[in-house]
Amino acid sequence: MPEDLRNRVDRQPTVAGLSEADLLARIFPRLRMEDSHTINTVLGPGDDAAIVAAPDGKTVISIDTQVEDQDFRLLWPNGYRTTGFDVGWKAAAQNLSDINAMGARATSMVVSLTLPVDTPVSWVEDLADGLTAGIRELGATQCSVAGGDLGRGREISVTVAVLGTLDGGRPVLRSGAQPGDILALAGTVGHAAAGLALLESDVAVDTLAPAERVFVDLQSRPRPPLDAGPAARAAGATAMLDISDGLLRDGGRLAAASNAGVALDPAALARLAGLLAPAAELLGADAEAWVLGGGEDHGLLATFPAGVQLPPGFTAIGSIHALGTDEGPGVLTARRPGDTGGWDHFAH
Ligand SMILES: Nc1ncnc2c1ncn2[C@@H]1O[C@H](COP(=O)(O)OP(=O)(O)O)[C@@H](O)[C@H]1O
Ligand SMILES: Cc1ncc(C[n+]2csc(CCOP(=O)(O)OP(=O)(O)O)c2C)c(N)n1
Ligand SMILES: [Mg+2]
Repeated sequence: MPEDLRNRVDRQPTVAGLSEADLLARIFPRLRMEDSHTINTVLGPGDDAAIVAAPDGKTVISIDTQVEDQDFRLLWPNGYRTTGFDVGWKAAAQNLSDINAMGARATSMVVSLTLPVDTPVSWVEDLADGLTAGIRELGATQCSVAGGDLGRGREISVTVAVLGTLDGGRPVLRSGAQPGDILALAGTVGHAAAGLALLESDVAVDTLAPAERVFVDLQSRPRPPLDAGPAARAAGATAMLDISDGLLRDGGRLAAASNAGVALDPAALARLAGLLAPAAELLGADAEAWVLGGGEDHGLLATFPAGVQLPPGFTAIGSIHALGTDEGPGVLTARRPGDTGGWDHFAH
């Protein structure tokens, strides 16, 4: 990575030469949250380890990493520069989403940063701001950053681990879908993929209309529906997962875990694709391929017994059926373009 890309404003102070303690002193104040957020944090950042309450004696735990040029680019082909705030927000969002997808709510996070020496200090401060803003604005009202780690490397890498609680309830697994269940979606799908396509295009970001720009913003700062996971659990959801790798791929995971068939409603797909029209028209792209193959919105895919009133935020997009004699678990769609397999880190 050329130096001027990371250190984008001339001669900005970089992390080079700062001691770990100096850098932590710049980060810690930005991780502070209101008391309601730290209610589960018995001991926060500053010691060898943090201590976090497990209100019902069980801890839900997940981890996710973003790596420069794999999960974001500092400078995209369309001219957009990914801010530290974006990366911090996305780290919060994708981790909170995994807790949401269990029907749980987050209690705390730890964050590990690997930074090249030419990273501006302000970029790192911005990342801490994005992380806390994401937690706050997405509504993780009892979650705060309890600690982390700092290290040096060739490219930026941000790993967040998140802890959560089910408040004594049962988790909603991928494996519980039953024939006859309704398949429902909360949040968006395909919007982050539209944003990725815009970022990777040569249509300058400054020329985008607001209706197009929203997709770039959603790719940069996803908005998982955090109330929807616990609400789905309370409503009796039989299976659930978050869509990070695409509706077909993640729907296929739900089908495989439940040993059932998932059928997507063509009218629902057309409606979801219609929401992407501004970006699809601009790029001459296939909106339905984004709906079927796009990850990173972190919407929830859940199944509910027929007759259950769907909780707020969910809409029906299909159904679950028993497997036919020659049918393997998978997702049926009326139309299945070849390039909608979804995201796979190693196959790409
Ligand atoms: N390196 C690893 N070691 C152990 N388990 C892993 C590893 N990577 C992924 N997993 C587990 O495999 C499952 C699928 O991972 P992943 O695709 O990252 O899930 P998600 O899309 O929900 O984040 C998860 O249960 C995760 O904990
Ligand atoms: C530079 C760049 N290339 C490609 C992508 C698209 N992309 C990266 S990871 C990913 C899938 C989701 O990430 P992952 O870490 O697999 O999340 P998880 O499934 O573990 O929740 C997608 C669609 C991107 N965001 N940035
Ligand atoms: Mg993962």
